[in-house]
Amino acid sequence: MSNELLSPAEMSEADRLTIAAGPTDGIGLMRRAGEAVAAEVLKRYPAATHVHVLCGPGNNGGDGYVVARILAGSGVVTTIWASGTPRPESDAALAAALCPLKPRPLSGFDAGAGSIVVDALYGAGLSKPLSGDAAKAVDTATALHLPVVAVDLPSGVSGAGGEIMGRAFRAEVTVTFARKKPGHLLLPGRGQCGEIVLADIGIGDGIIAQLTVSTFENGPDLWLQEFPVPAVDAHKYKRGHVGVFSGGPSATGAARLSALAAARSGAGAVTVLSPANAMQVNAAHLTSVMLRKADDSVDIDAFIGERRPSAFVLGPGFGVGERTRKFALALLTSGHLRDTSTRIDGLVFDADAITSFREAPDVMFEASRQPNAPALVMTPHDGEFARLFPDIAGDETLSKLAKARAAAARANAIVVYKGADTVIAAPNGRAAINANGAPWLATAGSGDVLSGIVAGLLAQGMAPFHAACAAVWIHAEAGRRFGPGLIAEDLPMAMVPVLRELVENQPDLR
Ligand SMILES: NC(=O)C1=CN([C@@H]2O[C@H](COP(=O)(O)OP(=O)(O)OC[C@H]3O[C@@H](n4cnc5c(N)ncnc54)[C@H](O)[C@@H]3O)[C@@H](O)[C@H]2O)[C@@H](O)CC1
Ligand SMILES: [K+]
Repeated sequence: MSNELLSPAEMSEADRLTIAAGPTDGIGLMRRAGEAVAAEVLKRYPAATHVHVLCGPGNNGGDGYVVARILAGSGVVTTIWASGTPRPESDAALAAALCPLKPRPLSGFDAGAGSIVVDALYGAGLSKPLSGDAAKAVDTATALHLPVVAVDLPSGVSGAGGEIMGRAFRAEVTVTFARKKPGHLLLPGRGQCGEIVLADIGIGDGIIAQLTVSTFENGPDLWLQEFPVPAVDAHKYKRGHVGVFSGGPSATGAARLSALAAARSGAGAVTVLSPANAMQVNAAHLTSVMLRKADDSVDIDAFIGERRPSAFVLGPGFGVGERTRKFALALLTSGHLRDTSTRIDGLVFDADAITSFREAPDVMFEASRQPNAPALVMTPHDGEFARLFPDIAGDETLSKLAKARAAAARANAIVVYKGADTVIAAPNGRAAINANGAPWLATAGSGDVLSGIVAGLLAQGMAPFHAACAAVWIHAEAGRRFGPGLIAEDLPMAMVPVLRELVENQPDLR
């Protein structure tokens, strides 16, 4: 698997383990890193008149000295602008000693039109905001519109969390090594990276396997093995039954969008559970999706007892308040209604089901901790996240990844922290960052569709973390491929070619 994302600490551990295993040494890794960057520069900018390599004092700068040596040796006019000198006897000092070019001080950095910048100031070791000459170099490169090729990360971007520390280069290309880092995918860092090139520098999969990585780039590699494909003898209830709660007469559309998405994602049966006064509105708009009255917890219990649903969606268009809390708690404590041969695979709480607990989130978290509670997936956007987890949301020391993880642990739920860089986190610390989205998905009802897909996959028996990851990826992929003009109603149909490819690519079916 190559979808692991390495924190700076994990990356330096990977370096250490590789060097310890031999025969590659530190300068060997650095040489391969520099060679990969130089190759990208030569390939992408064959007409560059002058390459300016900015070298920092650490190993990122060391990579830069290798790049400069190769470019100069290839006949490219190359200037090194250095910030500090490498620590004596370090790999970077060796790389600098092997480079025939005499560095100039970074404080004097200037460049003419047609020049390229290789940013090798700071990478994994960035420890404080960019200031002084480094910040000035960012401003110069920006003012002159110089194309920037970043080594490992654009200097100023935190590899761990994607934050911009002070200032950061905006690269056209970022060449990173062995595996991507969370900062390549989380915003705003992702926006500074340009195209990301992953270079093999000789750190083997066996080394990565020793790290017990818990952060991944979301994609089929993570969950395709588990993606549900109906068995030859499938009948509709074997493919799972999803219940989606509808709001009142003037707020029924969100539930129907969610229900349709659950059906499209493969659930064998879907029922919209409607207040009595919205039955007619819902009935007028439903065909294959079933409809049943659910005004109170007695109705919910009866539905569970009779129809054995395997997943529910609560929240879209449902309304905020006491009734929502009651329904949510009835679902979380519904385990006692089921015999052991069937069970509710999962609940999806979205929108109003999240907001309704803003005054007393612990009540929900307590209920989700009970031994019989169904698995819970929550899908908050920024505003909803801040209502349920105000202290975590307000903690400026935490990245979005760290916030999602902290929330998942507290709520004992899979937290899908939505946005252009959606993070999916599980209570056990596993997390995935989604990167295949597109701005077309920012449209009313898009979230309702997502919650339906999660429920549809839960109902078919996917493990909750993987169901959430798969749903986020499929939803994003459908939206990205559809492109301009997308409205939420389009998404269920836009999922179809994406689903077809997933099923056709399933390892067992090839
Ligand atoms: N053997 C290895 O460890 C390898 C490392 N590689 C490169 O090494 C990089 C990591 O190297 P390092 O751990 O030395 O870290 P960096 O080179 O990213 O930076 C560390 C140095 O910069 C200083 N520093 C950090 N932030 C600063 C700021 N804002 N202002 C001023 N000074 C600052 C630190 O005090 C330290 O001296 C990777 O990003 C990658 O490019 C590659 O060569 C592959 C092999
Ligand atoms: K850099």
